[in-house]
Amino acid sequence: MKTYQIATIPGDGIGKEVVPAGREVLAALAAETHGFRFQFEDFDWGGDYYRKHGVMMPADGLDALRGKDAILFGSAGDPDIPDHITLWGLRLKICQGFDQYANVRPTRILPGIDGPLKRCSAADLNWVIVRENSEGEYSGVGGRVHQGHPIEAATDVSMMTRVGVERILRFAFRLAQSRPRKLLTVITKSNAQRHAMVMWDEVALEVSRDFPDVKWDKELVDAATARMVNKPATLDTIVATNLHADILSDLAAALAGSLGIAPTGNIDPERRYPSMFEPIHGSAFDIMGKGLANPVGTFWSVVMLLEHLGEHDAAARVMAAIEHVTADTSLHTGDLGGTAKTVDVTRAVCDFLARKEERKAA
Ligand SMILES: NC(=O)c1ccc[n+]([C@@H]2O[C@H](COP(=O)([O-])OP(=O)(O)OC[C@H]3O[C@@H](n4cnc5c(N)ncnc54)[C@H](O)[C@@H]3O)[C@@H](O)[C@H]2O)c1
Ligand SMILES: O=C(O)C(O)[C@@H](O)C(=O)O
Ligand SMILES: [K+]
Ligand SMILES: [Mn+2]
Repeated sequence: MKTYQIATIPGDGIGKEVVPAGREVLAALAAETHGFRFQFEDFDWGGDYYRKHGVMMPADGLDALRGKDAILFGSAGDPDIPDHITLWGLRLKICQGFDQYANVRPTRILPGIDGPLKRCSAADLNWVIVRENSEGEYSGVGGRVHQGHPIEAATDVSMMTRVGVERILRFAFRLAQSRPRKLLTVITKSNAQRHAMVMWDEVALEVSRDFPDVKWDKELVDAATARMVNKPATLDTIVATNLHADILSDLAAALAGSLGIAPTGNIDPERRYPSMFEPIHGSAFDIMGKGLANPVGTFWSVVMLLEHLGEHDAAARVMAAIEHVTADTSLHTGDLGGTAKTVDVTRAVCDFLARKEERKAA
């Protein structure tokens, strides 16, 4: 029987609540499946590790992950440690260390969820945002001098390379081509950012010639926010820079009902390294440690992890379990206006996976 090696990194805040829940769902799935099983290895990296060792993860941490089939991640972010230390010390170290350059963020309105847009039906909002995940505003290039003096100066330089831009655009065109509507929107800010963003537009035009069956258009990022709200059905696959797509995907998640539902894959499309799956949300300082976190974003990330492993039937079963559970408003957590706790939602998803008849119907 195939055994998948899965690394789990809960990290901080509600990551410590939703990642164990995701692991439970994977275990419940494996118990009902004959084709494969999982071997988990848990890594205690994050804020607590930092307090003990002065780093978010060990210097040779990537070596411990290198042989894994996939990584399930929670969040990097601790109330007592600056956010840039936690983010760069853990999530970005892994994403950039493993060149997981394609960050894929699907959004749709799941059954039973009451989205905030009054003129938007579930059929009108079915997007995948492709976030460039290796460079741009997250290149880490920059510096700060003369700190505390009137002449203090600081820069964060957004670096775009032709290789980096072309590979993410090619990934996005290919993804758009695989979806029924074959529709891609390339989002930039090429009016104000007149160098790198203009290069994006030029490379998009070049790459588009290899995808004659994909309809595509361009939108400036500010206008894109209004289009997401006012004309959601005109969008399908979206590609944008690291920072623009980070912001747009929180908006997308909110328009689909909650930040707590949205999943992501940090993908190395060439499969040189393990890919990493996580909910798009962070540590949620305001609710952490209370059992209130919505685990659905992590469960949907588990679906993406299974798809990445090629376990399409299993992925469809977990997605059916998620949709069965979201359809029942008594299983909604606080972010969705309900009173259910993380454990209630997790138990319901695991119970569904264990019920043979419904599984067959799904
Ligand atoms: N991928 C990551 O590791 C990642 C992602 C985002 C933020 N962060 C970090 O997390 C920390 C907090 O960031 P933030 O406050 O900007 O964003 P956040 O996503 O942690 O929280 C924003 C709001 O959404 C709510 N929320 C988020 N996920 C939820 C869930 N599953 N269920 C219910 N409610 C949920 C929170 O309670 C909060 O009110 C920071 O340190 C930040 O850098 C890390
Ligand atoms: O969406 C995310 O992953 C984040 O908010 C943060 O971790 C980032 O990388 O920007
Ligand atoms: K996360
Ligand atoms: Mn984000």
